[in-house]
Amino acid sequence: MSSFMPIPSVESNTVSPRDMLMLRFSIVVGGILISLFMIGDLQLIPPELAGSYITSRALIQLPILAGLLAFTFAPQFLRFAQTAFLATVLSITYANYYLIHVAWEHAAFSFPYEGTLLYAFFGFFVFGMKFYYALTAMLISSLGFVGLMLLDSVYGERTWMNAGFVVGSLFVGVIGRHRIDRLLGQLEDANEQLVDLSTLDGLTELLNRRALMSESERLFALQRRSNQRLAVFMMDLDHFKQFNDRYGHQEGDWAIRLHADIMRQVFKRQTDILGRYGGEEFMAVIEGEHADRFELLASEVLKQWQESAVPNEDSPDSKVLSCSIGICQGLANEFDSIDDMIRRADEALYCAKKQGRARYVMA
Ligand SMILES: Nc1nc2c(ncn2[C@@H]2O[C@H](COP(=O)(O)OP(=O)(O)OP(=O)(O)O)[C@@H](O)[C@H]2O)c(=O)[nH]1
Repeated sequence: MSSFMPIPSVESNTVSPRDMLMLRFSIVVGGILISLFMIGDLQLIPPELAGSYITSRALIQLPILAGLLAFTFAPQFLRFAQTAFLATVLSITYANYYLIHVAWEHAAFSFPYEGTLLYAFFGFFVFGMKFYYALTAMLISSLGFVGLMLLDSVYGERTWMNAGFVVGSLFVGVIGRHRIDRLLGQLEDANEQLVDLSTLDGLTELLNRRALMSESERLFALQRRSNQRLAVFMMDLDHFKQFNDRYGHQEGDWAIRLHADIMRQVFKRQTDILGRYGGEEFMAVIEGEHADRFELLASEVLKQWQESAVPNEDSPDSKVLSCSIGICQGLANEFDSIDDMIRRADEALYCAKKQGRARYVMA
């Protein structure tokens, strides 16, 4: 019944249009960065490398980013976003390794390794790769880099120092990603708790009055659109003051929780709205095709109380605890508002009390 509201982000697989826009924007920024590198690098690298360089950057890396950008428009994107980020980071990283290799082989030129870190960190922190994906990216990137250094001593004496630096930095990035994931998880838990606190009644864990009213209004509006039938049940424990006075407040709380349990057992459908209206008064708002079913449900609540046989010795009527129920049911268009239905159900409840309690009355 509590509607959990996740924190929107690509990490949590529930994204707002704004998040998607930001993601696409960051992919475009990534593309611009690669293009800017091209302008700078082409001034620095030996001229014979220009062909391989342009192939790697313009014909492999930029199209990979463009592919990711296009994939963000696909309906399955959210399902495969993490895999797509991983594949993107790894493929442009390996395209870069190829460039480092060719530069060394063909021109003995030590092409810089920083791109490896930049691509990985872009994936970890800008795309929002989850920890296990980031770890996979780190391991495969590190292995590739170490393999490349074994193949070519691109950085002379500093080759292994640089390899250590690359692997160490990727490791630090993964740790950072792990911390962020943990914090995001805690934030989502806290958010879930806050939603529960603001919508659930602490004693019964049914909806509190405010959430009950807003959920009921929502269901009423929904039923009204197609003029469907719905019912409001108002329920109140009988002679509860005597019960409280005789057995104490804690036993009273227990009885209130018992009524909540009975409600949950009787009103089982996912769409049923169950709440504590106040004190020892409860409300259920449910949809349904036939009035008979509503009567059946009310009888079931009364039966469960009978079977529970909770003593209420000081009650002037029956010596067991019971409840009275007022029901207002009908096609949604027959009523002005949900408040109108609640008022009628309340009047029916009052009748049930007057007629001797432990019964239901239809408005
Ligand atoms: N233990 C406990 N008692 C509560 C709670 N909320 C309301 N009550 C008690 O419920 C009782 C309600 O009393 P009344 O409104 O006189 O109703 P009643 O005695 O049930 O009489 P009828 O409704 O006419 O059958 C009061 O004694 C309140 O103190 C609660 O959260 N816990």
